[in-house]
Amino acid sequence: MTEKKKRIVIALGGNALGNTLHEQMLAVKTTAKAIVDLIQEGCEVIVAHGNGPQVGMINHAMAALSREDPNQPNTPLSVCVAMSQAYIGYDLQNALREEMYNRDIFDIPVATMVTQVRVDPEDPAFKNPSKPIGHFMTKEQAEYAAKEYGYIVKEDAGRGWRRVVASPLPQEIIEIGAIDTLVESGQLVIACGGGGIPVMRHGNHLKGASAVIDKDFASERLAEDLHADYLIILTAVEKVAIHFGQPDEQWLSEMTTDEARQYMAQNEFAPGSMLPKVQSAVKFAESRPGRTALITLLQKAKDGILGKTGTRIYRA
Ligand SMILES: Nc1ncnc2c1ncn2[C@@H]1O[C@H](COP(=O)(O)OP(=O)(O)O)[C@@H](O)[C@H]1O
Ligand SMILES: NC(=O)OP(=O)(O)O
Repeated sequence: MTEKKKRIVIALGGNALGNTLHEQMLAVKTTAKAIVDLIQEGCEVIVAHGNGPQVGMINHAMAALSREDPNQPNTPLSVCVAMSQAYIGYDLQNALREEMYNRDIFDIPVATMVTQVRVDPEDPAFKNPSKPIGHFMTKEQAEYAAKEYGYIVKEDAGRGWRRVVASPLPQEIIEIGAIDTLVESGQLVIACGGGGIPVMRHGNHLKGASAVIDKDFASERLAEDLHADYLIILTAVEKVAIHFGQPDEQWLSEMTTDEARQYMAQNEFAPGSMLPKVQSAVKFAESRPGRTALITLLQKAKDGILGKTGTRIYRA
């Protein structure tokens, strides 16, 4: 009897995609290698990804267009998320296809699903923009952007200034049925890009929301809905640390969900960066017995799934 494949939802972070068109084209090649490694390990993979730099860039470019042309109304953020899904999906699906062909894997089609995710119009996040998008700025550049474009700007975890937008929690993946059908038929699916296009339900109509959903939370929702065994969050650090950046920094190979909750209560994880990853990992690990989440470095995905590195989050 053949062993059932492990189903894995991967959440790709910023370093998997880069910050510019050129960086993205190069970064997706490394990203594709890490993903195809997992496929060769016998895993069934579904890919979700972020879009912070890209959606900021697209929205800013569209705003410049509408300033130049009075007939061109400003492009809603939801439409910019849709554009970012197509742009990133295009690069990622080509890189994945090419990497599989290079390894003589010809029987796994790749598909990018334009994915909408329902949010709650009453979500308090709409009143408290917190999701960093676009490029990093100096304080002076941020002040200029706030004055000139009306952007809300914030300092991002000691790394510089960024524009922030509302980031409501994902309530429902609208295209989950279509994604499930593609996955069940053996396709490699890219879905929930940029956290999904945020929409609000008005009867049968789905209305775009001015927001960017956190891809870690959307990936968790996707992993639960697809009955995945693993949620793997690939980012720029090999492990999660406590006392991060302090002299007594301690890298963790594993955490029970209870330990993770305790660390969260002690503010060990920065909001907007590591905190949503740990929150998503805990939610997934507690959603059904036997489910495990892993947070690790993109290039270490294979070692992570083999239990050699990363931070494993599980329910004791
Ligand atoms: N406790 C922590 N342990 C490890 N990394 C942390 C911690 N707190 C904050 N970080 C930072 O969070 C970053 C990952 O968040 P972020 O850059 O937003 O991820 P991504 O863009 O990959 O989704 C790490 O590269 C690290 O700089
Ligand atoms: N949508 C989102 O979470 O993007 P980043 O991962 O780039 O922040």
